[in-house]
Amino acid sequence: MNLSNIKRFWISFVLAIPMLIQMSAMPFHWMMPGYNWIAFITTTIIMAISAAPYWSSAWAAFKHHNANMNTLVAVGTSVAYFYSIFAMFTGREVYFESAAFVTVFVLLGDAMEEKMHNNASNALAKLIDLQAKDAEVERNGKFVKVPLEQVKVGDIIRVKPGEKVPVDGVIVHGSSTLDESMVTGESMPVTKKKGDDVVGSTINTNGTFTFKATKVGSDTMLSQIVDLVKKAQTSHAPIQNLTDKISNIFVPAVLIIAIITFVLWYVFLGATAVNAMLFAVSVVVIACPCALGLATPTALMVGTARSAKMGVLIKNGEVLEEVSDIDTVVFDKTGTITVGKPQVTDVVGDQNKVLTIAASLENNSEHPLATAVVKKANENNISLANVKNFAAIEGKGVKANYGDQEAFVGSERLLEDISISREMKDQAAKLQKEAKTVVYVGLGKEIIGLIAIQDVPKPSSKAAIAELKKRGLKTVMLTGDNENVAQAISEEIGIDQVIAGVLPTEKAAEIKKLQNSGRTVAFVGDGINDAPALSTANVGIAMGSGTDIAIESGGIVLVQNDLMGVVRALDISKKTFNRIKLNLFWALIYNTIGIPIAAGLFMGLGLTLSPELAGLAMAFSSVSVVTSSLLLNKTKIAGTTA
Ligand SMILES: Nc1ncnc2c1ncn2[C@@H]1O[C@H](COP(=O)(O)OP(=O)(O)OP(=O)(O)O)[C@@H](O)[C@H]1O
Ligand SMILES: [Cu+]
Repeated sequence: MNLSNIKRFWISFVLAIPMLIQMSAMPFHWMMPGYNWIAFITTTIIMAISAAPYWSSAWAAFKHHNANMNTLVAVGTSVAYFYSIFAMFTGREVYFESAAFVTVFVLLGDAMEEKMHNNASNALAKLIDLQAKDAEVERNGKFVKVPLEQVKVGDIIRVKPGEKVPVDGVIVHGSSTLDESMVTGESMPVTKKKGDDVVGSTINTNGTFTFKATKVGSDTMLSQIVDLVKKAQTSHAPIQNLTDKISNIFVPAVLIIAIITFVLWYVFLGATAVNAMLFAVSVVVIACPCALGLATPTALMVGTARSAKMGVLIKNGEVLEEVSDIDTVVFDKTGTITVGKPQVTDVVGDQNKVLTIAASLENNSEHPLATAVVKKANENNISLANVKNFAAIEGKGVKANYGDQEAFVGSERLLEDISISREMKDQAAKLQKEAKTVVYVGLGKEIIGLIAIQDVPKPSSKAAIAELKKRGLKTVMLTGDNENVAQAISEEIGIDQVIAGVLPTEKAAEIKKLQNSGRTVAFVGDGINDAPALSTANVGIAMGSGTDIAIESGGIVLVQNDLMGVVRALDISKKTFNRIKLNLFWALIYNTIGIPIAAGLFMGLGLTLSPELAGLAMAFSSVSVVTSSLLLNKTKIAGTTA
């Protein structure tokens, strides 16, 4: 029968009510007329509707010479049920309620998990509901309202105050303040102007602007977030293997203990066969480790959803475990610690000549430093020349033929056989100590000048580093830039160690070195050219840039381009993992304490467990596990208000 666990639970619960009444009336020596028949019929229906799935799962496992937790449910309920039928027709006392209540209680745990699952999916569905239903799109020079599905990439869309941004895009006209909290978790509204990214489903507060759609449908950031969370929630955490292992040993062990219990009581301790059987059934029921199966998935479900709300996307359960062992956090410099929008601050030498040559070359490069140089030249109204044979030397600089001479712009490492004057060197060092990146500009065999370029740290970088250090983590900056500059920036924000002058291709190797020296490393990068380092690190944390969060490498993706996200990511991951461990404790503690009691070991003290009480205790362990997972929503996480 294809009923949900929740329905099964309610049906069984209602059917079990007469037995509940009879049990409560026991002390008053009242007997419900026709009780045996009522109990027989209701329990039979409960067995057919609710216990049968456990029986068939146990049978399937048995055929493969396996035993799972359903084996325990099946053995416990079927023994009580079939014995009661035999007892009924031979005029003995029946124990239908044991079979019925154990089933109801096992189902309670399963129904709770199902409910939680539904809530989690509903929460995700609600996220999608946040989307606007239509958009004001420019068609033939006029703005017209069209349904969301008809919006295409490249459309120009107008957004008025109070409206939702329909899809992802870039502002082409106007500016406004947007509430992005639903996507990034950031409660402060953000001001956006021409050229800035806007995210679908965020709310425009005051201004009117038009933007060009860059992502629609399932490509939008929101859709990607929902996808990632869905995947994470159903992912496997390695700690689950432990759960499976425990079940594999536990179940057969329990069955053996149950048999020993029966034999001891019946043969050696003089109990009646019925009482010995009830002890054995209680053992089987209390030992049922169904809460164990709930420990990991429920915590994962709550933890990943909660973190998504704070703009931290955890890709799978595996990451959570790795995070707990992290002792070192390595950061990329440009765009991660710094804003990533460098500005030219000083030009040494003949300003016009230096900028003309440098910008003419850099005009062919995509490097952030190149962008800064070209921008400066444009501001100074310098016209650029065409260059020939342009070549970018990764991590070093650029070269090209300028007129009939070879020209270059780049770091000291690019210069090779060209000597730098003492004066030039001193000037470069002085600028570098001011946290400015210095590039040399050369023509032929001569260096004609220097350009100093500054990229300032993000406002939150310093505070984030302090938070990480407070957690006992070592912080490291990894950069292709010069040692002096790297030192200056790291001092400014309090980073412990600097690894400078590293070529882009060597970054992963540097991570490996740290790991070989015994460190467990998280690497934080922008996810675009840091892929090898992200995947080499024990935990890769990729910073989302703009609306792109579909970053393959890296177990964690931060929606916001802000280092505080790293602190949040580490905190929520650790809390979720610790919750899983706590859950495992809750799941096992009842069984462990309960087995000897159920076996009648404390009979002398008047402490025994009937099968239905054993069922209740077992259900309680499921309930505490689910509750404990739900409480993850309430724990405090640094840097969040929730
Ligand atoms: N297009 C370029 N123009 C001028 N200099 C360049 C260029 N590309 C690289 N360089 C020089 O090579 C150095 C290393 O560049 P790389 O791209 O590896 O790192 P970065 O951008 O400085 O910093 P990070 O490693 O933190 O991202 C730069 O600091 C610069 O001196
Ligand atoms: Cu159970």
